[in-house]
Amino acid sequence: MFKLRRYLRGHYLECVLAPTFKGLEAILQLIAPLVMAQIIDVGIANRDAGFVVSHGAVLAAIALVCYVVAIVAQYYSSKLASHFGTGLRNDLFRHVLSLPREDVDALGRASLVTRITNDTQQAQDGLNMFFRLILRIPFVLVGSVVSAFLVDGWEAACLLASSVVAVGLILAFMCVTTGRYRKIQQGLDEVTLKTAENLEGARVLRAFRQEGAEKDTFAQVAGGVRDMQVGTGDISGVVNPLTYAVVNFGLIALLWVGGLQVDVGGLTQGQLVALVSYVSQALIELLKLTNLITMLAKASACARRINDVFATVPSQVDGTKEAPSPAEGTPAVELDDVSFAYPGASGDSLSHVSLRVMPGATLGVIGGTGAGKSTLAALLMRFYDATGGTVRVNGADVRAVTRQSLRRQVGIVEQNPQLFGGTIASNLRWGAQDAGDDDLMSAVETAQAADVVASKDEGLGSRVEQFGRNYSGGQRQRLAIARTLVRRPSVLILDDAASALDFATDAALRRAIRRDCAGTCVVTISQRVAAVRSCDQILVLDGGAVAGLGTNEELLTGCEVYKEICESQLTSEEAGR
Ligand SMILES: Nc1ncnc2c1ncn2[C@@H]1O[C@H](COP(=O)(O)OP(=O)(O)OP(=O)(O)O)[C@@H](O)[C@H]1O
Repeated sequence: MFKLRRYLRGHYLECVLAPTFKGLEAILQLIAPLVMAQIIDVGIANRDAGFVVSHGAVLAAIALVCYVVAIVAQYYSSKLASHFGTGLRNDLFRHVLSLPREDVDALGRASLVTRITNDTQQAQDGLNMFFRLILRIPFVLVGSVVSAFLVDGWEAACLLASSVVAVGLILAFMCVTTGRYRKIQQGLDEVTLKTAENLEGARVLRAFRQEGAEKDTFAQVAGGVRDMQVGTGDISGVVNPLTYAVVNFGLIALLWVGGLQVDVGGLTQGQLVALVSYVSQALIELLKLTNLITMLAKASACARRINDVFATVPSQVDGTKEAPSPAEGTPAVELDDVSFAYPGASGDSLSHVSLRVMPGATLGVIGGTGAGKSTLAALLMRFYDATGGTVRVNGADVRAVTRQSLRRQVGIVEQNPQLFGGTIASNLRWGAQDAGDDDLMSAVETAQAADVVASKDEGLGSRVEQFGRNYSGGQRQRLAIARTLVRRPSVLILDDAASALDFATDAALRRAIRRDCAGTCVVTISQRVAAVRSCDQILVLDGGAVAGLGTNEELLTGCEVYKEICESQLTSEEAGR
């Protein structure tokens, strides 16, 4: 938690004011029993109504001031905690976005969601409680003992002994529970993962009638978290009664010794009432200490998980240069003996791939499932770094240029593109914020999405629900293609981007892209021969290796894998065309 202190910067005044006001409240609470003792020993003993009323008024005033002071303290600590939480959450989110895919994969997507949402909230709540109670608890505890010593030494010893035992118990409780809270948060990661998986795949679940099995798996995961929480709750449940018991034993001893003292005249009745009041205050503070320790144990477990994310140094170092624009004579895309293995994978997903595609030329990439087609696209976008060889875009090594400028040059549309909550226009402007409606419509027409926009009442201003769920798969794909076209990238990668389109629309899309994106290097990744056979070059991948590279005609005569793919999809007449 201490490592996160940077998020208190700019709010040091609140760091001082919140505990100071809480301390003030504690001092006033310590004075109250002394006033009460005076009322009993002087006012009631002497039947002095004026004394009782005037001191009663003092008690009421103390209560009122306590109330105001407590509200002020609460205000400052809440303000401080929300500032801390907001800064922490924003920074964590930004850091996660800056991590390359392999680091995100290693940390786990579901775990990152829990860390950005739940863990930051726990840290914020812990901090709020800390600033409210950090001065108050020791003030009241030490103050009660000291005040009790001022009244009577023996009685104070009873209070001190019971407080020390109770604090010892609470600290032991903290040691036991901190590790458990970390495990609970890890369990919550799994619950988040299962929830996301089931919500995203709800239709598939129903189609395969897997609801029952998934409910059981979910119940098992949630049950595991519940068991851990109940186990930890059992420990917490023991601490409060134990604290009560210890302090109440102290109270019994105090009343017993105090009663004897009153009998022999060593202590007045008012003093005994004041002492009992101090014990009660100490008890309440000890219970608050238990709660504080519980929250701090949770907060520190969460803070450690948050710090683990901050400590993840991106495995990619961003380049420093601006990605160049296309230049005549320089390949727009160049792979020089490129190989790649996913972290932890036993073999290469791509091995020794070399090719060059000039600006304005087209490349088709074809191969069976798992052949490495999407991996090639990911390397061009620098989602991952090649483990061997060099990937160049417009002549520059992708590792030497900033990722941001690279992604301005290279645009990708993936098979399952995501739309975001907003309007069609707001989604399309992800491509270029300053694009006018005419630019958007021109991209929409190239992407064969004009009918999608026209089918909605408000055209470009039509609503897009979260994840674009009010659009069909094919509509989403076309809007996503339009979004990338708005950016006007010099290299356009369509990674199975038209898989949900019917053949006629797919063909119209390819014609429109050829017509409207004349200077753009287009890389079309597809399982369909029809989608790639008119490309200037076709790369055939097989198990990550190059099985062939050439035109449709060259491959039909020289590449067995390509021939087999063609034969499985086209008639011999179609293949030769
Ligand atoms: N994130 C990942 N971690 C580990 N291995 C992966 C990962 N993504 C893909 N792979 C593996 O890399 C290989 C190539 O995958 P890739 O997605 O590039 O294939 P593809 O040709 O695009 O397949 P498809 O046509 O089915 O989409 C596969 O064997 C796959 O299992």
